[in-house]
Amino acid sequence: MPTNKDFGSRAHHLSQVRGPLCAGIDPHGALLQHWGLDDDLAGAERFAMTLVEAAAESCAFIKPQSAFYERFGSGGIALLERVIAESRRAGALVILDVKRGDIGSTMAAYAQAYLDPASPLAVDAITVSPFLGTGSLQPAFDLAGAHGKGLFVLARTSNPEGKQVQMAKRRDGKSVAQGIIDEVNEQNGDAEPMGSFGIVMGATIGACASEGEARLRESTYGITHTTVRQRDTAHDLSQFNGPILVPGMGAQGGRPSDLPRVLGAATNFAIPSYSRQIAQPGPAVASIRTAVEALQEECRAAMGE
Ligand SMILES: O=c1ccn([C@@H]2O[C@H](COP(=O)(O)O)[C@@H](O)[C@H]2O)c(=O)[nH]1
Repeated sequence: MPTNKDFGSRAHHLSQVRGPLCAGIDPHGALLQHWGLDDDLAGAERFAMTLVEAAAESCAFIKPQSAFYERFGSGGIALLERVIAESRRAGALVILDVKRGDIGSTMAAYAQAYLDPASPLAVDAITVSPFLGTGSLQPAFDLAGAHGKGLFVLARTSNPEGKQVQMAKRRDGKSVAQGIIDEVNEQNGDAEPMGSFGIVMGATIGACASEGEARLRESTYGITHTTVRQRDTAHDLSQFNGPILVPGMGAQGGRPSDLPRVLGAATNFAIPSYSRQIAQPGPAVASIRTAVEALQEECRAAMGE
C-alpha cells in the first residue's frame, strides 16, 4: 500500500508543487572551463555546489551523474555525498544516475550502496540497466520497496546507438524496450497516485538528427519525417503507472514539445531532465535560476499542466 513515504507518492506530490523538471548536476570538463574553472576537484566542487544553490530549493528532482564525480576518485565521491546531502536538505528528491546492472547477488550490493538509508551514498532513486535481464534487478526492486525508494530502468535511451538493441524484436513480437516497460510496470501494480518504479525514455527517440536527415530519409525510403518518428516511437505506455525520466532534453536536441510525442497518454508522468543546458548560463546563480524557471514553465505548458 503506497504511502507518503513511497518514492512514487513523494515524486508525484513534489512535482505538482515545484514542477516536473529535473536538474542534472554533471561537472563536465568543458562546462568547468566555460565557467572559468579548472577541470579538477576544486572546480567540480564550485560548479556542483553552485548548481545545488541555484536549483535544489526550487526543483523537485536533482540528478547527479556519478561518472562525473568518480573521475576525481575518493574526493569526487565525497563531493557526490555532499551534493546528495545538500540537495536533500533543500527538499529535492535526488535521482543518482549510475546505471547499475549486474547478476542478482552483486545487484543486491549495488542496491545496498544507494538505496539503504544507512549508506553514505543513499539517494531517493537510482537509474538501473536491465540488459542482464530485468529479473536480475529484483534485489534492487525489493530493497527500494522496503525503504520507500525508487528505480528508473533504462528502456529507450536518448543515444542513437540504443535503438539497435532496444527496438530489436523478441520472440513474442514485442520490442525489447516494450518488454522492459511492461516488466517494470508489473512491479507498480495499481499503486496510487503512481508506483515508485519508473523507466527512462529519451526525448530524442524517433527524432531525425536534422531536417536534412529527414529529407534524405524521405527521398531514400519514401517515408515521411512523421512516419519515421511514428515507427521509432512505437511504445505502448497507456497502462504505465510510474515516473518516466526523460533525458536528452536541451543539449541533445530534445524539446518540451517532444514530451507528448514520445510519451503520449503517459506525458503526465514525465520528469524532463536537463544537465548541460541548465549549467550553460552559469556561473551566476541568478542566471541559472532564471533559466530553470523558464524551462520549468515550458515543460509544464507542454505537459498541459
Ligand atoms: O538515455 C539516457 C540516460 C541517461 N542520460 C544521462 O542524462 C544526462 C544528460 O545530460 P545533458 O547534458 O542534458 O545531455 C547525462 O547525465 C546522461 O548520462 C542520457 O543522456 N540519456
